[in-house]
Amino acid sequence: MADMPAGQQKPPKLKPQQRPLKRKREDEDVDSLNQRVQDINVKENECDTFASLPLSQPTASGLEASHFKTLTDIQKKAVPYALKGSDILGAAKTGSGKTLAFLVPVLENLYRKRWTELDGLGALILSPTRELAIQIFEVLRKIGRYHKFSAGLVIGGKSLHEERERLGRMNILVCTPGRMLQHMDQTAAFEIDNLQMLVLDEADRIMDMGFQSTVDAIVEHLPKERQTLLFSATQTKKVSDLARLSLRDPEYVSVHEAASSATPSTLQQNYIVTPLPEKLDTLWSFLRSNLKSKILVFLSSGKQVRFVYEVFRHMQPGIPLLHLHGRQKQTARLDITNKFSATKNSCLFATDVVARGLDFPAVDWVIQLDCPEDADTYIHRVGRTARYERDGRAVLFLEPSEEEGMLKRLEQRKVAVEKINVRQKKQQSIKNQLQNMCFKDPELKYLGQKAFVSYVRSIHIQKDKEIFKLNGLPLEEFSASLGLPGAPKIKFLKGDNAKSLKNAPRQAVSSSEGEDSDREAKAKNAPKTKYDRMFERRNQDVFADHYAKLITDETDGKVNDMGYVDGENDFLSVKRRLSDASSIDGEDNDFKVPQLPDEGRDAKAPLVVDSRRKEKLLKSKKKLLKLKEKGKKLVFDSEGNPHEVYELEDEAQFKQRGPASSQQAKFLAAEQERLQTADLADKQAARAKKKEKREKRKARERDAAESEEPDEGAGAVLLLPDEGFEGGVIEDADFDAFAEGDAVAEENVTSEAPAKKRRKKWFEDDSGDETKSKHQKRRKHDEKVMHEPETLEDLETMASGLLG
Ligand SMILES: Nc1ncnc2c1ncn2[C@@H]1O[C@H](COP(=O)(O)OP(=O)(O)OP(=O)(O)O)[C@@H](O)[C@H]1O
Repeated sequence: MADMPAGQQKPPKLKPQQRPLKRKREDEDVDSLNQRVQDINVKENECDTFASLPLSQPTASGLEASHFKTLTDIQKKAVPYALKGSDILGAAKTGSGKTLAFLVPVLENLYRKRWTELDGLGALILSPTRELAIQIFEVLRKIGRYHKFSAGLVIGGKSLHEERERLGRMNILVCTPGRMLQHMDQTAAFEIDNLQMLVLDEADRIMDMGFQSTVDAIVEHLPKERQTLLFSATQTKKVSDLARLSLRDPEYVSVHEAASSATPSTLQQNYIVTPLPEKLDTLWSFLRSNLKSKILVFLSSGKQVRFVYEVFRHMQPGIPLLHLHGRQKQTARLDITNKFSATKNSCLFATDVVARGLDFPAVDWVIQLDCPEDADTYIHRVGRTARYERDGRAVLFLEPSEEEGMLKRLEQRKVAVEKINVRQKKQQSIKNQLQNMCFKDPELKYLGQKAFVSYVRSIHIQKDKEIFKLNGLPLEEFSASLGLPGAPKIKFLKGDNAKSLKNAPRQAVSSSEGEDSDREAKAKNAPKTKYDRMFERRNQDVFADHYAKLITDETDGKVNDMGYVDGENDFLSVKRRLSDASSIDGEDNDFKVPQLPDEGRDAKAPLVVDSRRKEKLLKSKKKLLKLKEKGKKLVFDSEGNPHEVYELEDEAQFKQRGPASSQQAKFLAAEQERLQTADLADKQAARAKKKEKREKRKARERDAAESEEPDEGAGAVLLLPDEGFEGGVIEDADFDAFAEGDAVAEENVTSEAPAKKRRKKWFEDDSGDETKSKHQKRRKHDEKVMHEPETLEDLETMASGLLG
C-alpha cells in the first residue's frame, strides 16, 4: 500500500492562542462552501472552469498545479450533482475525463465534512484492474497534494500484514475488489462503518459476472447510508445493479447518449477481413510498415500474447516490442506500462487487462488481432487511442466467419467501422520462418501449442455464437501458420461463460464433456512424416516436463513455470498421449520405486512413470540412490559393538550424579578450562610459526642481496623497485618478484631485449603475473629436485623426475 503524503506545503507553526482562531476561520470557510454548493443549480449549471466551481482551496490549488483548468463535458455535468451528495450513474466516451469527475467530489465532500485521520475510511474507490487502480491513485496524488487526507492503494502484490498495518489510518482507498474483500474479511482493525462514498470506476465491468460475488460481499460490509458513484464509458442503467448497490434515486449523467457514435469523433475505425491462418502474416506486415508508431495490439489470452511476442521478438521487426498480461508479476506489469507510456514508438501486445481506463499517452494505433467478446469490449479497447481530443486509429481483424455477427453488434452500439483491405504487395508470409523457429526451439513450439489451445478455447467459451463459430474455423491451417507441425489435440470441457472465466481465471471449472473433436480422430489416422516423428520426439522432452506440471496443477492449482495457472480451471486441456513408459507404472512393474525424487513433491507419493525422463530415472543407479533411505552413522566401541553417534544416557545414572543445574555448571567450568588451555597452546604455536616465517624471509632477503651484486643484467631489473612495484605491492609480491627477477636475469643473459622493457610488460598485465608466478614456482620446484644427488635414492628420484 502506498501512502499519499499529507499536504505538501507545510503551514507555519501556530501559537496555542492562534489555534481557536484558525479553527473558527476554517469553520466559516467550510460553511460558506457548503452554502455555495447548496446554491448550485444543477440543471442550469454554467461552470466551465474549475475556478468557477465551489471548491476548497486545497483542491483548487491541486487542480491548478496539475494544469486542469476547463471542465470536460462529463465533469461539467457530474461534478455539481456529486458535490451535492447525489448518487450518480456516469457515462461518457473513453478518454473524456471521468476520473476527475469522481475524484474532485471525493476530495471535496470529505473536506466539507472536515474529515480527519481519526474519522477513518471516508471514501473507497474500486477499479477492476491493478493498473487502473495505480493510475487513479496517481491522479489523486496529483490533485490532492494540498489536502491533509491520507490515501492508500490496495492492489495486492505486498503482504497482507504490511498493508493491514496502515489500512486503519487511511481516509481514501483506491483498490481492486479481490484484495479489498480479503482485508475486510481478515483485518480486524479495519473500520468501514463510517464510509461516506463508494466509487466504482468501470462500473459495468465491476458489476459483471466475474466480480459479482466479490462486490456483493464488499457491499455487505459497507454502511447503507453513503453516496455511490458509478462511472464507465459503457454504463448501463441495469436495475439489478442499482439494487445490488442500494443506490438512492441515482442521477443518470450521460453526456454522449445523443451522439451519433459511442466512440470519440477523433478516432478513425476500420476493419479487415483476414482468414485465421493469415492473421500473423498481416500483423507482421503491418508492424513492418509502421515502425515509427506507438501500437497497442489486443489478443484474447495471455498465452497468445506470449507466443506472438516471443516469435516476433526473435524475428526482430525493427520496432521495440513489449507484452503485458495478467499472469505477469506485478512489478513487471508496472514496468511495462511505464515503458509503454514513456515510449514514442513501440508495440505492446496485451490482453484485455489494459483494455479499460488506461491512459497511455499518444497511442497511434489500436489493433484488435482477436475479435473482442462484445461491442463494449471493442469500445474500451479502441478507447486507448484518440483520448482527450487527440487523433487515433483502430483496426479490427475479423475472421470471415466473424464479420457479419460482429458488424451487427457494433452497429447496435452505434459504432461505425469501415472495411479496408490489406495491400497484397506489402503482405509478407512468415509461416516458414515460424515453422523453422518452432522446429529448432521446442520451447517456442510449446508456447505455440498453448497459444493455439487457448485461442480455440477462447472461441469455444464465447457466449455470442452469432459471432464466434468454432466449427467453421480452419484450425489445421491455423496451427501451421503458428509454425506447429499439427494442431494440438484438445479436449473440450464444459464450464462457465467467457466473461466469468476471464474475470476469475483461477476459479475452478468443473465437469467434463469428454467430447474429443473430429480432428483428433482424423489426426490419429493420418500418415506421419519423418518430420512429424521428429517433432513428436522432441515433443516428449518438452511436454513431459510441462505435462507433469499440468497434471500437478490440476490437483493443486499451482502456477506452473511459465507463469500460468493451468489446472482444473482449464476449459480445454491438451490430451496427453500415454508414452510407452506408462506401462512401467503399476503393480506389475519390476522397478520398485516407492518414492518420488526430490522435485518438491510429497516424498511418500508413488512414482508415476509417465515420461521418458522418469523412465530414465529408473535406469540410473545414482539417481535411484537418492530415493533410498539414508544410512545411519555408527561408532564402534573397543569390543566392536556398534553405537549411534549420540546416545541418550540412562536417566537414573544421570540423576545419581546430582541435580541437572549443578551438572551443567560443572560441565561449563570444565569446558572453559579446556578452552583456556587449548587457547594458550594455540597462541604459542602461532607465535612460533610467525617467528619461523620471519627468519625464513630474512634469510631470503640476505641471499637476494648477495646475488644482486655480481650480476649486472639481473640488477637492471631488481634494483629499480620504485619503478616496477608501483603502488606498494611489494609485501605480497616480494617472493615472486625476486624469483621473476632471477628468471628475467637468466633471459637477459641470452636475449638481447632490454631488461627495462621486459620488466614493464610484467607489470602491465595482471593476468600475466599469475602465469608467470606459476612458471616461477615450477622452476623453483625444478630447482629443488635438480640439486646434486648424494645417494642412490637421490639419483633414482632425479631420474624418475626427468622421465616424468
Ligand atoms: N479537465 C481536463 N482538462 C484537461 N485534460 C483533462 C481533463 N480531464 C481529463 N483530462 C485528461 O484526459 C485524459 C483522459 O482522462 P480519463 O482517463 O479520466 O478518461 P476516462 O473518461 O476515464 O477514460 P476511460 O473511459 O478510458 O477510462 C487524461 O489524460 C486526463 O489527464
